[in-house]
Amino acid sequence: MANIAKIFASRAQCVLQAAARQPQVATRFSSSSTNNNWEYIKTEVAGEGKNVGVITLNRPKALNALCNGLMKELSTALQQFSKDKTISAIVLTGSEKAFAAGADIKEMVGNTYSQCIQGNFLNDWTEVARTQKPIIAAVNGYALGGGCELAMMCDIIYAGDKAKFGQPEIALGTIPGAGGTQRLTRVVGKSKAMEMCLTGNMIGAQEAEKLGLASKVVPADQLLGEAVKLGEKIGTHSNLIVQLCKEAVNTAYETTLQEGLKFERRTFHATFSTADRKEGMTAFAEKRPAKFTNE
Ligand SMILES: CCC/C=C/C(=O)SCCNC(=O)CCNC(=O)[C@H](O)C(C)(C)COP(=O)([O-])OP(=O)([O-])OC[C@H]1O[C@@H](n2cnc3c(N)ncnc32)[C@H](O)[C@@H]1OP(=O)([O-])[O-]
Repeated sequence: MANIAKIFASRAQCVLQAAARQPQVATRFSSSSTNNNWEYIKTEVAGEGKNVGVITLNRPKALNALCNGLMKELSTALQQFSKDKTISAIVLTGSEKAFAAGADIKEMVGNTYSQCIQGNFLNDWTEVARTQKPIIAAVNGYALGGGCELAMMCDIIYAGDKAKFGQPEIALGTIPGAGGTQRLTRVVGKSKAMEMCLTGNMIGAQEAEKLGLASKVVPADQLLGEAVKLGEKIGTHSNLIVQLCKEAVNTAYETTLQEGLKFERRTFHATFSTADRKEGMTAFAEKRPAKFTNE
């Protein structure tokens, strides 16, 4: 017993030493402009290593309502950051008043059933969930309807302390159409999801954190900085392995436990074919920071 306790104690010490050797994560938010020819969004690169892409929804007059033009620009920006090898993680944010107040009600008021089917309405909404790099939603203010669904398509949600999440489509005579009845239910459970979707009632940031919808609540004015810091921390690791890890966690939502465990085990095995796995473990043994090459 004493030996086992010793082994665990020494292992824990090694893990702590490894954590101490991790490169320090910058706390300062710094950004420089990238493409500014957007109508509905802004894009920047942020962080000391300029390795975090920031996309800001920028349609203040309509509380960032997600019109077709905005969703097209968002898809394009995501594809650009995805292709950019210098970017390790992406932060998606809005304004202090609204992350996004939903799909654009005025734009879709005249839609008919046949137009929705034949025009494949919402097809432009899938890019966020398809992006291979980690996406952090930094949510201040309203995240309603499609806005809440957009946040849930991201991998991690950080919430400002005044954030409000809700699925109010029911009050408009429709239902969530971009994951509100599915992703929300998987995250918060049937009873709470049912309550939110059937009443349209909003929940605040603290409750969202308690339910596991948001992983952290921070003062509104610190939200973007905290989200960028998180992106930078993720960026200290191998982008290649981060991508595999993201796929493995997402698989938990999409399959049975047995299938998920099998996928995880094989993906874990696959990391042994990478240079970064070798480097990570070698660096640990040699008591030095790892230099990942994403190979
Ligand atoms: C995608 C899958 C399915 C998803 C469906 C949905 O998301 S359905 C949607 C689910 N979401 C909802 O049902 C929420 C709808 N929004 C609200 O209930 C309120 O705006 C509020 C409570 C968020 C803020 O109240 P507040 O008194 O602080 O602000 P305010 O009300 O004065 O708004 C300022 C301006 O923004 C405008 N605008 C806002 N949202 C939208 C929108 N979605 N659309 C278009 N426009 C929108 C608003 O018209 C106004 O413009 P105006 O008239 O001055 O030219």
